[in-house]
Amino acid sequence: MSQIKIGILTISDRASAGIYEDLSGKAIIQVLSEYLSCEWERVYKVIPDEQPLIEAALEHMADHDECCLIVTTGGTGPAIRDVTPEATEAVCSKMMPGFGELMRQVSLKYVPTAILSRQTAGIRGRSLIINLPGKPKSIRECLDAVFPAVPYCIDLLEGPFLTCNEEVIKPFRPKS
Ligand SMILES: Nc1ncnc2c1ncn2[C@@H]1O[C@H](COP(=O)(O)OP(=O)(O)OP(=O)(O)O)[C@@H](O)[C@H]1O
Ligand SMILES: Nc1nc2c(c(=O)[nH]1)N[C@H]1C(S)=C(S)[C@@H](COP(=O)(O)O)O[C@H]1N2
Repeated sequence: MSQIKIGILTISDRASAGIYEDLSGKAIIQVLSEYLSCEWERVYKVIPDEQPLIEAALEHMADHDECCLIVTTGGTGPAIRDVTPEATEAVCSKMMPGFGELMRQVSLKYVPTAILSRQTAGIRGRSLIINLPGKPKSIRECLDAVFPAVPYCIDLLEGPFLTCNEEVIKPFRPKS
């Protein structure tokens, strides 16, 4: 059986410069470890908010590492250097706007500034790429909302069969 690989890409000028610890990337790893009951391998990278670097990292995780899922954090807002959604769109063949719509809607329960995130999702080859905001606390808030649809999305991409700890998160796979 092939290895299940998941990419975790932190996009932050200050975390990549070592000014602060990357708590958001660590939160993604923690939350996914709680959700998934199958063995998986992480491919983890921290880079600054530079569109060519983000595109190259996403391409490498999708095409070379063959990650079935890539979760990014940071760079989704309106600030001049926030370009994660642009980089995501540039490397994807299909966009999955429902992910961003749902995450923004759910995030409004926590912060009125949820509407400032342009977070999106898309497909590159057999990889699903999902953007999360930069704040460490936003990671679980967003993943709890969209993750139930992720295993079936990966099934549709003919990727590995993800199994979950159902007392933590319940994946939904419509019956054929
Ligand atoms: N990877 C991270 N680890 C820890 N804290 C983070 C991380 N990313 C963001 N934060 C925190 O969330 C706040 C808002 O995040 P935002 O992505 O807007 O940062 P930013 O102002 O673009 O700066 P940077 O790109 O240097 O992280 C930051 O000021 C920081 O306190
Ligand atoms: N769930 C959740 N969504 C959130 C937030 C949050 O704290 N929790 N912060 C918001 C804020 S303040 C901003 S500016 C945008 C963009 O954040 P980013 O540039 O770090 O990606 O995400 C928004 N979405």
